[in-house]
Amino acid sequence: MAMGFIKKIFSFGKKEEASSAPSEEVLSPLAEEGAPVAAEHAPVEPHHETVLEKIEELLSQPVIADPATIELKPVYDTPEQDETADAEELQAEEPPHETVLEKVEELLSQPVIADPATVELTPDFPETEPKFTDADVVPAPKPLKVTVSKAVEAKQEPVVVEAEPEKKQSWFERLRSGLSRSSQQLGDSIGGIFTKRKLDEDTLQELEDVLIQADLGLETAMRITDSLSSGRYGKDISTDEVRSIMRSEIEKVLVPVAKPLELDLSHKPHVILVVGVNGTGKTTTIGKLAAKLTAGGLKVMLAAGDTFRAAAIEQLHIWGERTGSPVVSSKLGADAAGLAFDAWQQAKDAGSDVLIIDTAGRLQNKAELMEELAKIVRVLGKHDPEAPHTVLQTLDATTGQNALNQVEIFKNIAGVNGLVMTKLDGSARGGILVAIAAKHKLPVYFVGVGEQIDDLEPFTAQDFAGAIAGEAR
Ligand SMILES: Nc1nc2c(ncn2[C@@H]2O[C@H](COP(=O)(O)OP(=O)(O)OP(=O)(O)O)[C@@H](O)[C@H]2O)c(=O)[nH]1
Repeated sequence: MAMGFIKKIFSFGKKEEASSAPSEEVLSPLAEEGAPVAAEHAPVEPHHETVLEKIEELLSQPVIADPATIELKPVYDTPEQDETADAEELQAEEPPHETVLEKVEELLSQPVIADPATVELTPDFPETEPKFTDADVVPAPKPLKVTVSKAVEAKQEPVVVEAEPEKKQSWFERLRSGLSRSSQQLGDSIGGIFTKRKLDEDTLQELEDVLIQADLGLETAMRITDSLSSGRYGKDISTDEVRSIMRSEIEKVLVPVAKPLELDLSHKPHVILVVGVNGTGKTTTIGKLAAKLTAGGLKVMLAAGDTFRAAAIEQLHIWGERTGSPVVSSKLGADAAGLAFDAWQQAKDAGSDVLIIDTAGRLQNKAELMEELAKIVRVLGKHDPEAPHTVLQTLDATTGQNALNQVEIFKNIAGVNGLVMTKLDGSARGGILVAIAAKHKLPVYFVGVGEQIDDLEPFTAQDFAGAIAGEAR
C-alpha cells in the first residue's frame, strides 16, 4: 500500500532512463551560498538528498494517510498521463528514485496520522503545491465535553443511580394538599377582607360571598358569619380568628354525617350497590373497599354491573384478583339488573358476607339510565326486601355545585344512603361536601385520597374542616 501511495506521488515509469546521475552542479538548485550561477538557471530539478530531506521533514509531521483525499500532483508525470511530455526534460527532472524510493518506503512504513488540514505540502516545485479548497478540508470534530464526577473518575466504577423511594404522604397530607388550592383562595380572600378593617355589615357580606364561592353553601356561610359577628361587631378581627371560627362551624356541620359504614351481617349477603356519575371513582372505590373488608376477615363477592364497558368489567376483575374476591360478570351489553339478580344468588350460594355491585356511570339527567338503576334496586328486592342494604354514591371532589344535584337525583331514584367523596388528593373543591352535608344529611363514610388500594380513609369531620380552613395539623 505504501508503494502504491509512493507511486502515486512519484512517477517511476521511466526507471530505465534514470541511470545517469545528474551533475553536481545541476543537483544544487536549492543552492548553498556560492553555488555556481549556472545552477540558478538550471531546470528546476530536485536533488534527491534535498527531496529526501523535504520528505523526511514533511513526513515527520502528521501527514495524510489517505491519498485519495488529497490532490498530490506527481512531480513527474507518467508517460500515460502526459504522452506529449518531452522525454529529455522528463529524464532531466527525474530524481535518483531508487534511493528516494527506499527512503520514502522506510518513512512511510511508520504509522502516520491523517489530517489534511495540518499538512502543508510545499515542495520546491510550485506546480505541485496541492490546492486545497474549503471543501477539501474536513473540519476537526468539536471536542466533546464530558463531565465525569470525581468519584467516578477516581474509582472507574459504574455509577448506579437509585431513585429515592417515594416518601408516601399520610392521607391527611394528601387531603390537605388536595384542598390546598381551595383553602389558599379562601385564606387569601379572607386576608383581603379583614386587613385593617373592622367587622361591620360590609365585611360580613363580603365574607359571606367568599364562603359561598368556595361552595360551602348559603346555610354554612351564614352560620360562619353569624358566629363571627356575635360579640365582635365593630371590633378588629384577625384572619386567624376568622379561620378558627370557620373551621369550627364547618366541623359542626360535618360531625353528624361522619359515620362509619356499618354492615348488617344478619343479611347474608349484605348488598352494597355503588352508583354515581361517570368517572367519579365507583370501580376504584369498590376495589379499595373490598380490600378493607377482606382484610377484616369478611368473604366478599363483586359483581360487574357496568355491562356497558368492557374495560370496566376488566378493571373489576383486576380488583377481584388483588383483593381475593370472586367476580361475577356477564357479556358486554347484558342486562345489568339480571346480572345483579344472578350475582346475589351466587353470593348466597358461596356463603359471601358481602356482595358489592358495580354499576355503569350515568348522568343524573339521563332518565332512561336512571330508570335502569331503579330496576337493579327492584330486582335485588326480590331476593331480600331490604337489599340493597347500602347504596353508596361516589362524588368526585373536583366537581363543584353539580354534585348537589347529583346527590338529589341519585338519592331519589336509587335510594342512596351513604356517600364517598373521591379524588380529594387532586385539585379538590371540598367545600361542596359541606353544602351536601348541610342539605342532605347523608352519611359520608369514606374519602378517596389516591388511586391505590389503601387510599380510602374513613371520613372525619375535624380533619376535613381543618383542611378546608387551611390549618396545619
Ligand atoms: N387521584 C385519585 N384518582 C381516583 C380516585 N378514585 C378514583 N380515581 C381515578 O378516577 C378514574 C375513574 O375511576 P373509576 O373507578 O374507573 O370510576 P368509575 O366511576 O367506575 O367510572 P365509570 O365506570 O366510567 O363510570 C380512574 O383513573 C381512577 O384511578 C381518588 O381517590 N384519587
